Amino acid sequence: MTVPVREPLTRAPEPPAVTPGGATALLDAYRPGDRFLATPGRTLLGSGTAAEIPHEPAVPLGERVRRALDARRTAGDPAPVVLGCLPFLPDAPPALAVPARLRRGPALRHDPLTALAPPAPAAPGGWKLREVPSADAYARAVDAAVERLRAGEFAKVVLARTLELTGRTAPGLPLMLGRLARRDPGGYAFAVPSAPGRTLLGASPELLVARQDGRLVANPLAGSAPRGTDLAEDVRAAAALLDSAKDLHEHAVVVDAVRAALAPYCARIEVPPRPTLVRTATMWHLSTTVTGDLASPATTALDLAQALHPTPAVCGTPTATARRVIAASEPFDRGAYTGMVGWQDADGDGEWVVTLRCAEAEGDTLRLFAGAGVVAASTGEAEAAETAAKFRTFLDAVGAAL
Ligand SMILES: C=C(O[C@@H]1C=C(C(=O)O)C=C[C@H]1O)C(=O)O
Repeated sequence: MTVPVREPLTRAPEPPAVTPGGATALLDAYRPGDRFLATPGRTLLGSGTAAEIPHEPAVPLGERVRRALDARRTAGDPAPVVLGCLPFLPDAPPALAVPARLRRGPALRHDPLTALAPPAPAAPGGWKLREVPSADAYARAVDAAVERLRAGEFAKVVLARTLELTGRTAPGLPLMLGRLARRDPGGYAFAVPSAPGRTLLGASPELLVARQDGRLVANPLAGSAPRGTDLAEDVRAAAALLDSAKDLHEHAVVVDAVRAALAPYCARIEVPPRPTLVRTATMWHLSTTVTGDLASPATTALDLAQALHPTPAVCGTPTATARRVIAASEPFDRGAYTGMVGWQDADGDGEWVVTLRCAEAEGDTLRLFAGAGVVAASTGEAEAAETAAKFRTFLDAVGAAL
């Protein structure tokens, strides 16, 4: 078995910088209200708002983004970039803007300072935890979905739950972001305003799609196992995941949908026959890296992201049925969770990341989200355990535990 360390999915045009602080300076400069995104290829920090993408459902989103970028270019910005997040539900308002000031840095994983010990938890202890729904109620919802899956009503649905953390003091967003980003520097860390008074922050392992110079990369993940607590157990967990018929099926459903969504835009598309593994600090995931050459230079990163969203990694198959099951089973609004967070420039290049391992911060409350793919071979108990393990990404960043 080979266990690859994550390789860069997209590269910044400049060679990897080794300047200590090249990326961590941007991470450390983040302040609430800013827009921060670190990917395996670059680090972006936007402050202020030059233009917001309006909520105007009658005009396609891609067109609204193009207009905003063109207007900024005409106003004298030589390389405007739109940065922010889009919600799970397609008709909910976008939270995208062209920042007034954009600082660009190399990838966090190339910055020698990233490896330094992460700062202490933002507010150790003192959190009140409330599960919505409870782990038991979630497991029952999963078991109910499994019965319908076994009856052949649909093939897959992703069901999520939330964990509300209330602190005695307002959460320190910069400290939380610093911990999230330093813990998984090969992934995608973000902190962006998601709605008035709300900040979305997290560390996702999953690239929805990136486009650069006519090439695209997508990295669907599906099929997961918690990391082991010692090396032997960790290796066993990884090997079992690569060999699990249930997880391989769950993964194949997603890869087939990604291929079908991207193929019409591609002159060439390459999908490896078998998944490999990606690891975060808390989870193992089955992973497939899909690459392609665009058939038309007019296709933007956002066009591709919208064609893909929502993949069965976050929604299900068929999509319309899965959406209905989610709406009927989940007693909360997903908001930005399982939407996308990313950037795009005026050439249509960009990176869009699946919004996972995240929380929305509002006042003194953090709402954490985690979900798991449910197929006919799933059990409520196992998916409740998987979502508990996924919560750990964020809980570790704030010094709390379930
Ligand atoms: C829905 C989540 O994760 C998604 C579901 C996965 C799975 O079911 O194995 C794996 C990665 C993500 O595509 C989440 O982290 O909340």
